[in-house]
Amino acid sequence: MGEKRQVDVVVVGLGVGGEEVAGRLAEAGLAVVGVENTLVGGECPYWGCVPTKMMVRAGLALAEARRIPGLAGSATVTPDWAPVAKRIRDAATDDWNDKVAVDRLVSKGASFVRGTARIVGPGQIKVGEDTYAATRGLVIATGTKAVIPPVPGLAGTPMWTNREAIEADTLPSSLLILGGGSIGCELAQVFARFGVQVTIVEGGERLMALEEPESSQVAAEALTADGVRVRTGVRASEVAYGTEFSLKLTDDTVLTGEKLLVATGRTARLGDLGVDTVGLDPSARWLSTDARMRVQDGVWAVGDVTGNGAFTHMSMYEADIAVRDILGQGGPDADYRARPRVTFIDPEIGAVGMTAVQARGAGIDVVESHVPLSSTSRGYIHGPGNEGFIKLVADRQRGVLVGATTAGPSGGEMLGAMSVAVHAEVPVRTLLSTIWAYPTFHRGFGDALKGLGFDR
Ligand SMILES: Cc1cc2nc3c(=O)[nH]c(=O)nc-3n(C[C@H](O)[C@H](O)[C@H](O)COP(=O)(O)OP(=O)(O)OC[C@H]3O[C@@H](n4cnc5c(N)ncnc54)[C@H](O)[C@@H]3O)c2cc1C
Ligand SMILES: NC(=O)c1ccc[n+]([C@@H]2O[C@H](COP(=O)([O-])OP(=O)(O)OC[C@H]3O[C@@H](n4cnc5c(N)ncnc54)[C@H](O)[C@@H]3O)[C@@H](O)[C@H]2O)c1
Repeated sequence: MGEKRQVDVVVVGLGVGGEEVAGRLAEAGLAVVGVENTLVGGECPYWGCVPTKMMVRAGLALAEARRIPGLAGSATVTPDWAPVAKRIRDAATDDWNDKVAVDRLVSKGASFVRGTARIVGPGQIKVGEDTYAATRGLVIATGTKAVIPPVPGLAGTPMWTNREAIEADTLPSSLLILGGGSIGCELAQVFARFGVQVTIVEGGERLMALEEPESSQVAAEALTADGVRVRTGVRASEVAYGTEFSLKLTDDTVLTGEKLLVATGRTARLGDLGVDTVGLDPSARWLSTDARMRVQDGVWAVGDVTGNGAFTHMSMYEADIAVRDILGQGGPDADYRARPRVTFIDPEIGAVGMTAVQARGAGIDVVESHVPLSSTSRGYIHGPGNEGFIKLVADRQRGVLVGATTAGPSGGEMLGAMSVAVHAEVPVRTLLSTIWAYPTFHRGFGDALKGLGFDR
């Protein structure tokens, strides 16, 4: 016979979003139960952002060392995966142990339950035999899992998703990657830099298909320069696995590789959560919410599960809105106009707001400008590794930026100023009169802004 407990709020899923909600509501004095079936912190610290960015950092160090000839002398570069794997195991994930995170949450006053939560009716959540009645509400923060495409022969093979790729202590000699989005591109470049023969198979016509075409081009060139074979516009039609993977493509070519990484997108973890007991569709790809993160009365959702952009910063952003709503604190509604994202390849590709095509699709009278980084002072000074560009998308009528892409050695860092410009709708005239320090990469904004052709 299980325990029955009445609390104010139950938070299901304690990734970055759920942990933030549970911790803040507990600190505010509410009785909160947080339920997590894997690791508190979720995908980002254990199988996502943090370990992948450690990998990227290591790959970048190799690439920079390889740029020494012609710039600063000579260098012999011998890649070794062991320190990367060790750093991920010891420093990033504590050997995939969440004790520190659990203690952090409990120290804020939340109750922590390890297990799989199932909704069994309005405000009623079961974990094992125990039942929790959430009088103020339920917060769903169950994140996403990798989509495995229905390619004949794929199911049941020892394919990698991001999790196995990140846990790898040793690298394969060859790797096939299905999907040329953020995960595919970042991991392809890292592994190639460590000597793995990598091939990406992207079903769409270009890598990073949701971003500007120039981003796709820069990504394809950078990956190719690192030795990655990039195949676009083809899909896997059949998979076979014996001692290695064999991938038959829709153009009848066959690729082989020691490992196969599936990186074809993510879908919300909703299937067996019991959302049907509160009238929601368990087969939906995402849980949609209003601008206060409410799914329905007494149910909020935050983070990847909402489909508003599967990024840690979006999860934290939505968590903040849900917390304020639950506590009756008011504050701004969710606003996705200036959603930033950065793909951490070299060059880093940052983007905020709309692409030019999206802006036109939204009926905006678009004016755009594009500046190659190599034509800017800092790009020229930087020399090898200066690939990249700045692209601005403006609304001619309103005189404000609605989108920007910043690709280059610090593409993600450069994005900051453009995020402010798009979010705060800073007039292009004001941006044109801004002083940009010389010779920074971001000084290229001055050139790109002039290219929009607005009067001062
Ligand atoms: C390889 C990779 C690299 C990434 N890199 C970046 C990056 O550089 N920058 C960035 O911003 N984002 C990045 N992301 C995305 C980022 O990891 C996610 O946006 C973030 O983890 C979302 O947090 P979340 O709390 O919404 O979901 P999650 O982190 O997925 O957490 C949800 C939690 O809910 C738990 N759960 C699910 N169902 C139940 C249940 N029924 N009962 C109990 N617990 C349950 C899960 O176990 C999980 O721990 C990356 C993702 C991947 C895969
Ligand atoms: N730097 C970052 O912030 C970062 C890094 C990694 C992941 N992420 C997050 O994780 C999410 C998931 O990443 P992802 O790379 O898996 O997804 P994605 O949506 O970014 O890219 C998936 C790609 O796979 C392709 N595809 C789909 N089915 C295919 C098939 N059968 N064969 C070949 N190609 C196919 C799609 O056309 C698409 O280009 C991202 O959207 C992002 O939100 C963020």
